[in-house]
Amino acid sequence: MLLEIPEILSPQQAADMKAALLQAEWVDGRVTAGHQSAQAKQNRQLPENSPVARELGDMILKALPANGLFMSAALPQRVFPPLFNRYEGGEHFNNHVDNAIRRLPTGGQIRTDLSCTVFLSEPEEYDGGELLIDDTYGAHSVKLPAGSMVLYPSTSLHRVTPVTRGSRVSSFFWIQSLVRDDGQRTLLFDLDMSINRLRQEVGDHDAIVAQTGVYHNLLRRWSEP
Ligand SMILES: O=C(O)CCC(=O)C(=O)O
Ligand SMILES: [Fe+2]
Repeated sequence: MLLEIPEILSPQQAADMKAALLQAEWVDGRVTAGHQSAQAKQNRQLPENSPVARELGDMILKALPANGLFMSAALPQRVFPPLFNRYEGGEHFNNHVDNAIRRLPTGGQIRTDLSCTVFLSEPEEYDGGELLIDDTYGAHSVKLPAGSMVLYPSTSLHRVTPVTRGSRVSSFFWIQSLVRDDGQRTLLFDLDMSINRLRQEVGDHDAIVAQTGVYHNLLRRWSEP
């Protein structure tokens, strides 16, 4: 499932982050790329351990659990400390699939079930820079307002088209979900959204209690420790 989540950061938070990032020291984006994606990647990145990356990354990590849509869709188990990238002057990222396993800077590792981009530049500030994500129905073009994020299965082939005017700054990272399978996770999300709507429209009802039970029993069955 590909999901756009509006305002994971407030417009002010996103603008402050972008301003701080534009002052920071950037390095060649290939520092975190695997062998194939190093050939596809032409952009810049903040070093993983840069103090600015860690400070802004922590702000994003704090915003995620406060967003019900994100929590329901991602069912996060572990979140990679957010990284930051920047594309200008024709920089781009050709077709690739993200590495399945990534080493955490703090030790240990994470299986990448979901990939995400938090947009920090407003769409009208740059030309190009669309994130194109393939699924079985074709390619989806994503270019969101600053502060909004897209969540998509890490199994997807994706690319970022050349930025031909202005600057595209964003945060990107990966999530290991409690539910590894995208199909199962999508069913849980759909069920959760539908239960929430019913609860709002109908209020208390035995059938809603029963459906909530089904949700939790499916989650119990499908989640991994
Ligand atoms: O810049 C983006 O939106 C995506 C970056 C990306 O695909 C990656 O770093 O693997
Ligand atoms: Fe990627």
